[in-house]
Amino acid sequence: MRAFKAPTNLLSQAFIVRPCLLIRRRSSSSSSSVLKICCSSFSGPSSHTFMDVFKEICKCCSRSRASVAIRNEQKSYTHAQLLHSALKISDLLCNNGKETMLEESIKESSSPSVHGIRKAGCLNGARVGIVAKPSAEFVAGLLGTWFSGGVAVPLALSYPEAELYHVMNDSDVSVLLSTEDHRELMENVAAKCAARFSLIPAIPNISVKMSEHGNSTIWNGNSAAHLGEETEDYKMAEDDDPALIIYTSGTTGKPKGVVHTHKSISAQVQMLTEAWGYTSHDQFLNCLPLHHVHGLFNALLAPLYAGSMVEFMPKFSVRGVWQRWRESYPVDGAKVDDAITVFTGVPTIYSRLLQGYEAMDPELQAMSASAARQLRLMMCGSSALPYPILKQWESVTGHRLLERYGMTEFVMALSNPLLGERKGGTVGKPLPGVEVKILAIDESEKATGEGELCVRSPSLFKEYWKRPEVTKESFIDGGFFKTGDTVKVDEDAYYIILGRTSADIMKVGGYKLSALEIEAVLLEHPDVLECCVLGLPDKIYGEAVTAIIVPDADVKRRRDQEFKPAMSLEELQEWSKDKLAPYKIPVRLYLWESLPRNAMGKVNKKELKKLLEK
Ligand SMILES: Nc1ncnc2c1ncn2[C@@H]1O[C@H](COP(=O)(O)OP(=O)(O)OP(=O)(O)O)[C@@H](O)[C@H]1O
Repeated sequence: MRAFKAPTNLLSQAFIVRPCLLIRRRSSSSSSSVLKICCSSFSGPSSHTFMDVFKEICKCCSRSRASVAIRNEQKSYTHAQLLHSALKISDLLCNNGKETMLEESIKESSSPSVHGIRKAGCLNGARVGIVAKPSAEFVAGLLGTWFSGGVAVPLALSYPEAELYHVMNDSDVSVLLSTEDHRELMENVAAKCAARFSLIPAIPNISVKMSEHGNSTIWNGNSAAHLGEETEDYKMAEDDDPALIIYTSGTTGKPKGVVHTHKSISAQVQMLTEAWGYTSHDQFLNCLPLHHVHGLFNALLAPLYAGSMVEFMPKFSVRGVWQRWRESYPVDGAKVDDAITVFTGVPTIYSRLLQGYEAMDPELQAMSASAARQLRLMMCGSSALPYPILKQWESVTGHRLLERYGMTEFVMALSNPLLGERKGGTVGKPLPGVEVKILAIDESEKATGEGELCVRSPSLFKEYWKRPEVTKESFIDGGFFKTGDTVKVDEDAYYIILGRTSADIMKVGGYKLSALEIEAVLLEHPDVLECCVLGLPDKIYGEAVTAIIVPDADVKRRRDQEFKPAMSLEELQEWSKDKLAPYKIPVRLYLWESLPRNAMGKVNKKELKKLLEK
């Protein structure tokens, strides 16, 4: 079945069309008509939280056996399978880990509804920690938490112990959901935090069901549809209720819990779907962690909302990504059924993919580039995309990366356009529904120029968990959130991120300099692989422009043989002379083997400064 082409200005429209359903959107329009394409059970608009929409997708798509929502490790999971597991998890959460009549009810789809057994919304806002690698189990854990009226706290497997306990204790997690592979460790963690441990049951995948049962028993249309209808028994949380706590990266201080509501999640997934044209034809390759907004919203929740398929690659692999694209678009130009169409990553991912590309032989390079060209969309964000990477990526794959700007507190706010000019070095303009202001140093507000970016958006978070004072200080009049990022606006009204005011803006002899601007220039040096610029205390100038450089491996090897450093400060300064104003040229240089990056590829400059100031 072909999808309808969605109107481009959907926020002002009442409807979105998917292959098997058409949902009336939250809109100021008073018209209440709802068109139905093939879903006869969807009876009209109510409040459309992410969960409302997901339930509708399940109800409709469960009738079509081909509705794969998640793929992972060569296994496929339908919407109905996810929903079934989510209800099962909700059952466990609401009944202290004991299974109840859910299975019975599913087997006998004509049996009376299990209404009441799961004590709808039983968790009443309790926090549920979810520790699972990106997988169908993670998704089911999240949905199951929401079906139970809980607040999901995605936790990273990579957290150092201290950070894991900080997040668990700070958010008062009372139940910890995890999978069999982490059971032993997480049972211990839960015990130490006085939380209950609950196991996310393994989710049967399509291939298992098909081979075991042929025409499948549990997943036949009737029981799947029954499942969908059964979700009606769950009184979902109200729009304004907390749904999710995401902890910030901690670039500017100790990680804070950012509370998102069902309403803010819903607003965000609608916004992204519309801005970037996500549809049910899209298949995402997601290799990002799910405890940060990029991987969770841009590459999972919004695609699920749009009816797209999400394939996880839990451990990012350069070779694996190129290979997956080549499999999607074999060299004869054909596109396979499960071809990846959308990819989103952080700048480090693209720079590593380029390194991998350079190491391929010419034949493999040609196949890889040709495959990558055929994806519909490639996006980048979470930190500044160096211009040389943008240019190189474009020359290899033909894709000008769509760069956008976001933050845990409002998810995404500024974006280059899907159609229209994507300007390198900028993050585009406000997404539909987002309003921005610039706060000058004297706290005066302006619409343009340079200063601190403030954002008001339907996707704004509700509060910092248990930090009312910090929450209050983070807003200015009119409900605009102070991002802490310094920005400027160019002649075409595109926004340029100059960086975190507290970490990237240096004050050198009376000048205010952006570390990101200097990094962008240094990265053009042919011998520089990676770099980080920061201001270290200086008695005369206030701060000294300091560059930490990771030299290109070949250059380093060659210079090592000559018993010379890969680069000297004098060489760097000489090269920079006609590219940077004199006061922007680094006066200190460190050569490192690599830069310490977190799960999102970010460098914590505050930590680095502390280290170098010692
Ligand atoms: N395209 C981009 N270009 C430049 N910077 C970006 C871009 N996208 C995001 N950022 C940076 O990432 C920040 C948001 O990331 P996140 O919410 O994880 O916070 P953090 O700064 O890493 O951590 P914390 O809030 O704990 O200090 C933004 O405020 C901005 O500084």
